[in-house]
Amino acid sequence: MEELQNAVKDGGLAVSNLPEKGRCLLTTKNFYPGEVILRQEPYVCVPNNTVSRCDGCFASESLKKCSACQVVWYCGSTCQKSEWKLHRLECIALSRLEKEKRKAVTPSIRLMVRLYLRRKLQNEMFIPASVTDSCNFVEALVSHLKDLDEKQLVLYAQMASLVHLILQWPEINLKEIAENFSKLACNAHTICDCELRPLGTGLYPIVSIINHSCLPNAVLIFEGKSSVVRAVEHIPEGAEVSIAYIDIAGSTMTRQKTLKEQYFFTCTCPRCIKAYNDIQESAILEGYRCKDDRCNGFLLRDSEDKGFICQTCGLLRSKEEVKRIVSEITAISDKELKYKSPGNHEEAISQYKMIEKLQMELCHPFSISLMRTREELLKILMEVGDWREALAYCRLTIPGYQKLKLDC
Ligand SMILES: C[S@@+](CC[C@H](N)C(=O)[O-])C[C@H]1O[C@@H](n2cnc3c(N)ncnc32)[C@H](O)[C@@H]1O
Repeated sequence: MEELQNAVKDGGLAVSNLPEKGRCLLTTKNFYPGEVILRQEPYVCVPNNTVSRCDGCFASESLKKCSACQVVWYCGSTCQKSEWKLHRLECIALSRLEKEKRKAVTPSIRLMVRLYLRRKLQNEMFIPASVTDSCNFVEALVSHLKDLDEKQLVLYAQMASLVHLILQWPEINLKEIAENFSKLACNAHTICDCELRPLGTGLYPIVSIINHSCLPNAVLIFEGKSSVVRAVEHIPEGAEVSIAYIDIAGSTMTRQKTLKEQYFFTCTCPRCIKAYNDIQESAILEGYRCKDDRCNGFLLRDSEDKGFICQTCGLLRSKEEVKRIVSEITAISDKELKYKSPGNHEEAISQYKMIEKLQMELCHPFSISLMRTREELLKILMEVGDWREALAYCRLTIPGYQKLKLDC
C-alpha cells in the first residue's frame, strides 16, 4: 500500500480504504473539468473477437495472421515487434494446442494466459516491473469469489482448465486461475474507441482502484490502448474519484440490478439514495408516452389491464396499440441486425430513422430506447461525415443526460 501511495502521490492522488467500498482513489489537490486525473497503460490487454484486430494497436484493416499460432493478428511489423516478448511465449503455448481447441481460446482466456506469461517474464526479469506495472497488484484485487453462484464457479473452473492446458505449467494452481477470472470480471475494463465502440479488454492497475458512482465525477476513456481518467466536474481536494461502471442512463432499479449482478454491491451514490419514485422513474425512462402529442405525461398500467393510463391527462392507450408498435420496432430491428454490414450506411440510417419515428410515437420523450436509437444514428452519421445531421442528433440526446443530472 505504501509503495502504491508513493506511485500516485505526485499525480495529486492517494489510495485509501472505505469500510463500505474497500479501496478507493482520493484526490490530494483540485481537479477541474476536462483535466486528466490519471493516464495508464494496460498491465495486459487483448482485442475482442467480433472482428479480427491487430494485437498491437487494435486496428481492423490490412491484417496478417501470426503464421505459427494462427490465432493472433498484426497490422504490420511494428506492432508485431512491440508485442513480441509476450507473444513469443503465448505463440509457443497456442501452437501446441490442437486446431479444434484453439477455437475455444476466447479473449478472456487469452487475457488470463497473458497475465500469467507477463508475471513469468517480470519474475525472470525479461521485462521490467514497477509498483504500478507488476503482477503484485493482482493479489489485492477484489474477486467476489464467495458471491458467485455454482454455474459461474463451474464455468471459471472449466476456463481455468483450458488455461492450464495452454500453459502446461505443472505447478499452476487451478483455484488461483479461477479466482483470477473472477477478479477480471469486476476489475478489467472494456477498451473503447472515441465513439465508444468496444475494441477489447484491459487490466489497468490504478484504474481498477476507482469505485463506481451513478453520478460520477470522472470518466474513463481510451487513447488507443492507454486509459485516461478525466474529471467531468470540479473535484475538490480530498474527494473520492468515481467513474461509471455501467450505463447510467437506466432507471435506478435497472442500475442497481446490474451493479449487484456484475459487481456484487448496492450502490449508495446520491442518485441511488435519493428518495425517488421508482415506478414513475421507470415509466418515464423505460415506458410509454401519452397518446396526445401535446401532453408530456407518463403511462402506468390501468387496474383492469386494458392498457396504460396517462398520469397527467388520464387518456388510455390500449394494449393492442402498444403491442402493434412494439412488434413493428422489433421487426425492423431484427431486419437491421440480419442485414447489418459495415459499408451499408444508407440502409442503416433509413432503418434507424424508421425505428426512431415509431419510438417517438410510443415512448416517453426521455425514453432510454429512443436515446439509444439516436446515439446509433449519431454514430453512423459521423461515420459517413454528415456532420450537420450528426450535430442535430447529438443535440437531441443531450436533454436526456441533462435530466439525469438535474433530477439529483
Ligand atoms: C474495480 S473494483 C474497485 C476497487 C475496490 N474497491 C477495491 O477494493 O479494490 C470494483 C469493486 O469495488 C467495490 N465497489 C465499487 N464501487 C462501489 C460502490 N459505489 N459502493 C460499494 N462498493 C463498490 C465492489 O466490490 C466492486 O466489485
